[in-house]
Amino acid sequence: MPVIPTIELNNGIAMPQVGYGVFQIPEDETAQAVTHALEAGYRSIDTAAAYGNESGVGAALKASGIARDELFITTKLWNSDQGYDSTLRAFDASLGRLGLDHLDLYLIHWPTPKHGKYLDTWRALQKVHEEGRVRAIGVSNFLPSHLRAVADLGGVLPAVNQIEVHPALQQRDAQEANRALGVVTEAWSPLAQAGVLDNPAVTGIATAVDRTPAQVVLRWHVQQGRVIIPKSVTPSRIQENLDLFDFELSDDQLAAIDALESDGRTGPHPDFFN
Ligand SMILES: NC(=O)C1=CN([C@@H]2O[C@H](COP(=O)(O)OP(=O)(O)OC[C@H]3O[C@@H](n4cnc5c(N)ncnc54)[C@H](OP(=O)(O)O)[C@@H]3O)[C@@H](O)[C@H]2O)C=CC1
Ligand SMILES: O=C(O)C(=O)[C@@H](O)[C@H](O)C(=O)CO
Repeated sequence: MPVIPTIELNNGIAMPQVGYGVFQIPEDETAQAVTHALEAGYRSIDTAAAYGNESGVGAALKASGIARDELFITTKLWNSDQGYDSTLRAFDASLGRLGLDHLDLYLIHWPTPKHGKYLDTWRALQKVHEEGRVRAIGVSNFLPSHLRAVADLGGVLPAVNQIEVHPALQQRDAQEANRALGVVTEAWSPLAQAGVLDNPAVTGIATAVDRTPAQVVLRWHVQQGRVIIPKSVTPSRIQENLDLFDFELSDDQLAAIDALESDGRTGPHPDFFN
């Protein structure tokens, strides 16, 4: 089984650098998909209340018999639950669906700045963290301005900002803002939902290093220090996406992938998504 490196968060907690994402996996297929991932060696799972499949994740965790302290479980607070009291209720509901007594990471899914609730929401995350019910708290889709507003509140800083990053959308300013505040960048849709895998620059490097295009893109993330959470329901790909630690890309190969930046956002823009 591959040994997955960890990244140290700003509170000293170790987070696996590669996790398994479950967006768009139907609830009744999630337990089986997560079971495949756990058998392949993944120990970090990324879900969200909005994905509607936390119960499936919980069922797979329970059936696996893997010790709780070997797992790293992330879920996210959905936009309509933002606000102090509603966040506390949503946190309890997610824990219940997952069948866990604590989380490893809890994220605010989107800033939804138009609603003006993300600072109150962050205070609620600080409370559940203080209570020891979650080992680390963070945000997702926060632009530098949102992140700085949270930092200005004082108290515990976000440990992670989970944002869209792949070769076609690298968000270098957001990554730099994260770095400046000691916040780890976690890349969502790290494969651009498979949209960059037939790019000739990627396929050319894949041929040169005798790996698949997906492995090349995931290795580019890993060498640049990001946490990644690729999703697949295909057992061979689930395995392939973890086999990233016995080869290396050269500086020129990394630069060739950097050059694919094309403002190619696949998801909503954080300033406008509510
Ligand atoms: N915080 C946020 O707002 C967001 C968070 N996320 C998180 O990020 C995770 C990953 O992002 P996601 O949008 O799912 O996209 P990914 O970039 O992980 O791509 C998933 C797609 O790529 C295909 N794929 C996976 N591995 C391979 C491979 N080795 N070769 C060829 N094709 C492959 C999958 O197909 P198949 O499954 O058929 O094998 C699927 O169609 C999500 O599951 C979720 O946890 C995602 C979006 C937003
Ligand atoms: O997958 C997620 O985590 C998301 O937040 C997005 O998929 C988001 O809900 C979206 O793309 C809505 O169109």
